[in-house]
Amino acid sequence: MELRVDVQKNFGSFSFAANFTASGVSTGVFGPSGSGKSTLVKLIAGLHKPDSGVIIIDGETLFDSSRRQNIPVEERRVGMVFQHPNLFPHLNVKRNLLYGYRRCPSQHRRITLSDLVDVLEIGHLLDRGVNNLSGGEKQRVSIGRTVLSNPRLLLMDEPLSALDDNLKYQIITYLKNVSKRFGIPYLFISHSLKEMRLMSDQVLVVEDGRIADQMPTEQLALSRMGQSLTGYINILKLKDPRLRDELHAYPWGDGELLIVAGEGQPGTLFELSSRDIILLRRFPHAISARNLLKCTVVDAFPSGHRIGVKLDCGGEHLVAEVTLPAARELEIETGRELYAAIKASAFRQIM
Ligand SMILES: Nc1ncnc2c1ncn2[C@@H]1O[C@H](COP(=O)(O)OP(=O)(O)OP(=O)(O)O)[C@@H](O)[C@H]1O
Repeated sequence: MELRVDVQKNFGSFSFAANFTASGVSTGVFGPSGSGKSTLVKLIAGLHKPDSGVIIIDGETLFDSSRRQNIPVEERRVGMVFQHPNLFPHLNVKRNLLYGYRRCPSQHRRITLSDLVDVLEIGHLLDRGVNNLSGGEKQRVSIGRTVLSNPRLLLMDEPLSALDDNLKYQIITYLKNVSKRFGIPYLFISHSLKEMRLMSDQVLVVEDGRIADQMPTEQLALSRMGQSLTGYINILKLKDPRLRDELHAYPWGDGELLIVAGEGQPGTLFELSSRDIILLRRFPHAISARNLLKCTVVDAFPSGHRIGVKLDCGGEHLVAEVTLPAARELEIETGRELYAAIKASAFRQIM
């Protein structure tokens, strides 16, 4: 997918301008509250009309002020998923789902109800009224209704914000599965960097009604490490743990990680803050941290008043962060061999 946007829009005291080209499957739209993220999405969907500019998806013009071209919302084939499911209360689940399908012109109908029901695991809900569904079920049905309208692009405006952490990560899995299975690219809006990293490869950074930056999501996370209250979050995919000394031992790199949390489901994701990694020059005589990993510095970079340290630990990578005096004492430089000490309780299970 290639999305070309060059638009301007004024709302009295707030003016918005965006000029970018996004390609690929997953693009994040990241920025603080009020910066203009939803405005961007509404302009692309056709819910707001730009004062001037162009919006082109895969060579097809949706809006061009110079040619007075403005394709109506329902013909843009751009689907939206919002924070709240907004299901039709008088229709059951199946009828809610088919609402989008019936509105899609027959030549574009390639995703069927049964395909969709499998991916979202909502087959058992089809005859239910929507008022007695759980929050997560409602959001799955809402995603399904949008996907059945067979969009060429999905715009997701904070679809996870109203969900608690557990549900959030379940819905992330469904959103990604739907995009992958049906080949639908998406723009994912959030002000959460963690959600951004789980959902997008590249990101548009929105600030004060402007696209301030466009970069890989990973680069954004590294650049924000110093200002973030939680540091840089290392995301680790671990599986096949063994029980050892009442801890879970997960194979990792050329060794293993000992972790307190985790039920041992396959494909489990864990997070570890860069601030929970202690770096040492020498192997300590005794230490309470259960993980003591030999590693090599592959990069060091400034972030705020701190130094980020990228480490290679037996073929796997971690990012730690230290203060400037600590970096000097440790003589941090590329190629330096160090030990990383991590408590077994420092890992937090994401899903
Ligand atoms: N129809 C409108 N009329 C007037 N002002 C508007 C309109 N729509 C948006 N705005 C203003 O545009 C600015 C950006 O709003 P927008 O909803 O795009 O921000 P956002 O980044 O999505 O914020 P949040 O993360 O809180 O949802 C706000 O100051 C808002 O009040």
